[in-house]
Amino acid sequence: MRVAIIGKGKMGTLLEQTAQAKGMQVVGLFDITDKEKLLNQTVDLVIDFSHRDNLDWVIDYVQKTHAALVYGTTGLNDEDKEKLKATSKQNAVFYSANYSIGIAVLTKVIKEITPLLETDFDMEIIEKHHNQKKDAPSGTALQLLEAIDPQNAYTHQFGRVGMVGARQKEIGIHAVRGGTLAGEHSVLYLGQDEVLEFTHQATSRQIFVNGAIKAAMYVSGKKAGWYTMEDMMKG
Ligand SMILES: NC(=O)C1=CN([C@@H]2O[C@H](COP(=O)(O)OP(=O)(O)OC[C@H]3O[C@@H](n4cnc5c(N)ncnc54)[C@H](OP(=O)(O)O)[C@@H]3O)[C@@H](O)[C@H]2O)C=CC1
Ligand SMILES: O=C(O)C1=N[C@H](C(=O)O)C[C@H](O)C1
Repeated sequence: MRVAIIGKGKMGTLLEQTAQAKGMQVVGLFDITDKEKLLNQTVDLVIDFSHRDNLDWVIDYVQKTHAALVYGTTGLNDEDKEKLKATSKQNAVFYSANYSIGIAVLTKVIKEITPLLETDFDMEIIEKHHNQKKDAPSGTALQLLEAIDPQNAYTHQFGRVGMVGARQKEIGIHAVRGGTLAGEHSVLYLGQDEVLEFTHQATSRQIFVNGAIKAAMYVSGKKAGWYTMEDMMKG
C-alpha cells in the first residue's frame, strides 16, 4: 500500500516508522510547504495528523486521486467537519479524534451509562496534555462531550471563572496543559455523596499511531463512506 503522511511533527514521524515496519510504502511526509511534491504522484491512502490549515488541499488531493483518508488532526471547526463528511461521499474517510482502543471503548461505555446517571449526577470532563498542544479543549474531550450529550441538551461550560453562581444544567469541560503528558481524559459523574470517575491515560503516542495504522488497513480498499473506531471495533 502506497501511503502519504501529512504532518512532519511528533505524530507524523512516529507514523512513518510504524507504517514502514508494517510493510507499507511511505512515499513521504508532507506539509503545506511541500504539497507540490505530493500533487505529482498518486497514493492509495493519506494519513493526516497535522493542522486544520492543511485540510482544504488534502481534501482536493484525495478527491482528485480517489485515495482513502485516515484523518486524526484535531482543532477542527464545524465547517471543517462538514467538509470531511462531504468528502466521504466520494472517498473512504476514517475519522477519529482519538485512535486509542481505550478511548474507543470509553466512548461506547459512557454512551450506555449516561442515561442511567444524568438525572441525579452532574457531569464534567477534564483533559490533560503536553505543553506543545495547540488546540483546547482536545478533540477527544469534544468527542466525549458529544457522547454524553448527543442531543445538545446541556450548556457546555468551557472552564469557569468569577462569580459563576450555582451550577445550572451544564457540563464543564476543563483543559490542563503541561510537561510531556501524551494525553489524559476523565469523565466525572458527581452525585450526592458519591462520585463515579472514568480516566484514560495515554502513556505514549504509540497507541494513537498503532490505532491509525489499524484504521489504514481497515479502510484501505473500502468503498466511499464515513468510517469510525466504532465500525472498526465491530470488525
Ligand atoms: N486523533 C488522534 O488519535 C490524535 C490526534 N493528534 C492530533 O494530530 C495533530 C498533530 O499532532 P502532533 O504531531 O503532536 O503535532 P506537532 O505540532 O508535533 O506537528 C504538527 C504538524 O503540523 C504542521 N503545522 C503546524 N501548524 C500548521 C499550519 N498552520 N499550517 C500547516 N501545517 C501546520 C507542523 O509543521 P511545523 O512544525 O512546520 O509547524 C507539523 O508538521 C494535532 O491536531 C493533534 O491534536 C495527536 C495525537 C493523537
Ligand atoms: O495533541 C495531542 O497530543 C493529542 N490530541 C488528540 C486530541 O486532541 O484529543 C488525541 C490525544 O489526546 C493526543
